[in-house]
Amino acid sequence: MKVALVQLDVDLTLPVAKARELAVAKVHEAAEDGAELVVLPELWAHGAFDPVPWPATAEPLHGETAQALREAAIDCGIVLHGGSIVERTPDGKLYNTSLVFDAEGELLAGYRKIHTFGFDQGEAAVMTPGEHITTFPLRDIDDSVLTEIGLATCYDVRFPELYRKLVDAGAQTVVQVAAWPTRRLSHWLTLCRARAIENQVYMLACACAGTQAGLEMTGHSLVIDPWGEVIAEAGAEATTLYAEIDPAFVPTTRERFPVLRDRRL
Ligand SMILES: NC(=O)CCC(=O)C(=O)O
Repeated sequence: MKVALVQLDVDLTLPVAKARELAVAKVHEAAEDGAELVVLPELWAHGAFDPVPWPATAEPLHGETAQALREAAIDCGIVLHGGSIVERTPDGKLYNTSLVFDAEGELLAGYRKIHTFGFDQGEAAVMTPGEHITTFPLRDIDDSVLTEIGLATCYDVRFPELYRKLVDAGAQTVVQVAAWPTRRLSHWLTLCRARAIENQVYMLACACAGTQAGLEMTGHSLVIDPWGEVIAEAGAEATTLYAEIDPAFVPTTRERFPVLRDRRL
């Protein structure tokens, strides 16, 4: 299965509508290049790492960004993980919410980031934490399940118990979206790899590029296999990272090296 991680350059000076247009064009490009699953990064339409524009650019769950993503998934005939949006609920709460659409435009999954970032950028002060883990089956055209996907967002990667819960719920692949600063690049690379190794999952980790509120975003989107091998890695610049993944490699790895079976706790 060919996957594409669209490492967007998140530009805070762009109006949301323009950012949407650019992101959708990149999704079309990835689909034309044969990707069946396309992933965008965290909060790409909302200034990514900078909380200042979030309240003003927040959207309802079925707002314009969600609609544009849905149409892109239909037009391209792909499964689209649209990265995350700032979701405003009817009672005024803000969530960092990921949306996944299938090729018919159905909402396959939604995930509200559970671990909002408490360190000095203020996400935790603005966003309400999600409360539910999310997994969903990614199906082939004959309706058979290709892989069970679990969702996670950025700071979540520091909390291994979330990934174990995803695995207990059946996840074989984790799609991780992020806006991660360059100054903690080594953490990003190490944590993504650790989550893949300890859970024997594919990690599809799509991060932002560019500079946000004076902070350089690290890029370095990653595709890591269930043995922990990095099979594709982007640099710091905006790009689309492609990789072929083999969903059958997850059960094979788990059978040959049965770490999950050997758990005691
Ligand atoms: N957007 C985020 O959650 C940033 C997380 C981060 O920079 C870190 O964990 O370090």
